[in-house]
Amino acid sequence: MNLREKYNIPNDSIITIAGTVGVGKSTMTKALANALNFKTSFEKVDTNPYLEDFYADFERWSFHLQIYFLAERFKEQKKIFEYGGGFIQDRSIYEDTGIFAKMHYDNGTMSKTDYETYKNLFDAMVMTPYFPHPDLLIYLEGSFDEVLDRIQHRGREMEKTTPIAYWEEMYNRYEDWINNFNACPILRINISDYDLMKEENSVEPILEKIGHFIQQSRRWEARELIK
Ligand SMILES: Nc1ncnc2c1ncn2[C@@H]1O[C@H](COP(=O)(O)OP(=O)(O)O)[C@@H](O)[C@H]1O
Ligand SMILES: Nc1ncnc2c1ncn2[C@H]1C[C@H](O)[C@@H](COP(=O)(O)O)O1
Repeated sequence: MNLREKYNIPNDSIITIAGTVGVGKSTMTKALANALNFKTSFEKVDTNPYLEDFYADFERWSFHLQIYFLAERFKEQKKIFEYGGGFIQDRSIYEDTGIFAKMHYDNGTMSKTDYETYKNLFDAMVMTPYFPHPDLLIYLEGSFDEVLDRIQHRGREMEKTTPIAYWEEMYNRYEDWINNFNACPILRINISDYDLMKEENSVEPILEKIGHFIQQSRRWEARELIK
């Protein structure tokens, strides 16, 4: 019996990993996909044509970058749907608007007109009954110091030279955002409760929780359908 069967995780599941920059989403995405034999959907970082320019000048590039991320994530979403699920997704589409676009608008690095244009497009594309929401959003959380250490250690130059205040504000916004998030079921995991770098088996307790959560929410959905 493989791990997916052992923990009763449906093979059409769509699981998205959320959390602030550097918390460990990509690492978790790879570990879960590997354990479940699922496909992965990663966000574009190295081949992103706006990201470095954005970090050098938020005001000039924030709207362009949000449009780029929205288009890329929407294409990924379409692919996931066409494959019929069985995916782990690195960062949810909800974070683009709930965290990044809003933060830049609130700080004056995205204009009101650009923010409204972006929000209208996002709502028309994503906040509709036709958009398939994930079965589960796994929210990774840890202390701010751990997150900052990981950003430094990973060593992307554009992130290392960004003021700490930017990461701190983002960290605090994530806490508020997740406490009010309700687009799909959430599983919160603290990064000090596992260590995927040292111990590959530390993914198993997470798989057990995933299986339990998805079974429970699918039972709930089935009951709602026959009401
Ligand atoms: N469980 C872990 N223990 C220690 N270091 C980790 C762990 N998960 C990720 N890292 C390290 O932290 C950094 C950021 O991880 P990454 O998965 O790229 O984060 P994200 O995708 O959330 O930005 C990387 O250097 C990665 O190797
Ligand atoms: N929607 C976004 N707006 C601005 N910046 C973003 C957005 N989504 C991701 N990013 C940035 C943050 C990081 O520098 C890289 C990759 O994110 P990570 O959390 O390391 O996967 O892109």
